[in-house]
Amino acid sequence: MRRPLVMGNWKLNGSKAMVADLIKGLDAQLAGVEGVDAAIAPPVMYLDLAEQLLGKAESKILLGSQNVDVNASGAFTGDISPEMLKDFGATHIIIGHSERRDYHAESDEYVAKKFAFLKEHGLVPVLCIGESEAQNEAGETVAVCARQLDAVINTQGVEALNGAVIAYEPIWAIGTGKAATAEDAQRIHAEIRAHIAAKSEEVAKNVVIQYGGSVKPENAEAYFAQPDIDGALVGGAALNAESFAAIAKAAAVAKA
Ligand SMILES: O=C(CO)COP(=O)(O)O
Repeated sequence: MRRPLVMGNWKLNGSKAMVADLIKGLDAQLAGVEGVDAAIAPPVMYLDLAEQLLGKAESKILLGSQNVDVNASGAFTGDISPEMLKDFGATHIIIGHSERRDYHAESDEYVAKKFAFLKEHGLVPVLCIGESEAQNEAGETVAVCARQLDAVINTQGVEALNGAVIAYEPIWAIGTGKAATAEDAQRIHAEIRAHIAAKSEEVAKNVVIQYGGSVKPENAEAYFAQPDIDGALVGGAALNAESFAAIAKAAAVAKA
């Protein structure tokens, strides 16, 4: 069985005080919650603090990050390497988020390179894929997701997806409150899994596919009731301990 993963992408939000408050709240809310992995991806500036706080609390919460670059060391001003992320206890690394694809012109090939680099360093890529509103309206959703996945599959083999996480995030649903219906999301998740199954049924059966885009405590249960939705990548609602924990708990209950 696939273990559900609910991950908070804090994006460009936070301060030392906020990180401390949120982690304290999350630890209290998630104590005793079994059957789900909960992960947080604070801004990279706060990984050190987050690692210390989680360590002190002997927390079960997994630590992640929002991005990685593609060089190990050297003259690459501003870059962050996988080993640096590992040094601070981050294990689950988001790549290919639509905000990076859009605002930083990250191509499918570049994201695939990050994917390979993370695997090489023993980290878990959380690979974001998903279509824009225009692509959705043009009926291109599945083709876009397949193309984004194929950038990895065609260069690294389908087995590269073993142990990785896929996050299906329709761009029009991110931060808009206009979430995909659970049924629509399920249909796309099933298509994504089928696309992988065409290469390997085993890999498809085991890969965790999260839904992301305006996931809230109010709609979480409906997503997790779907057979191919294995968790969520949460933005706005991850900035509040109570709402993030409610989403994680909904996953634990639905997938028990
Ligand atoms: O982009 C997201 C997570 O990566 C989703 O953000 P929201 O939950 O704020 O819509």
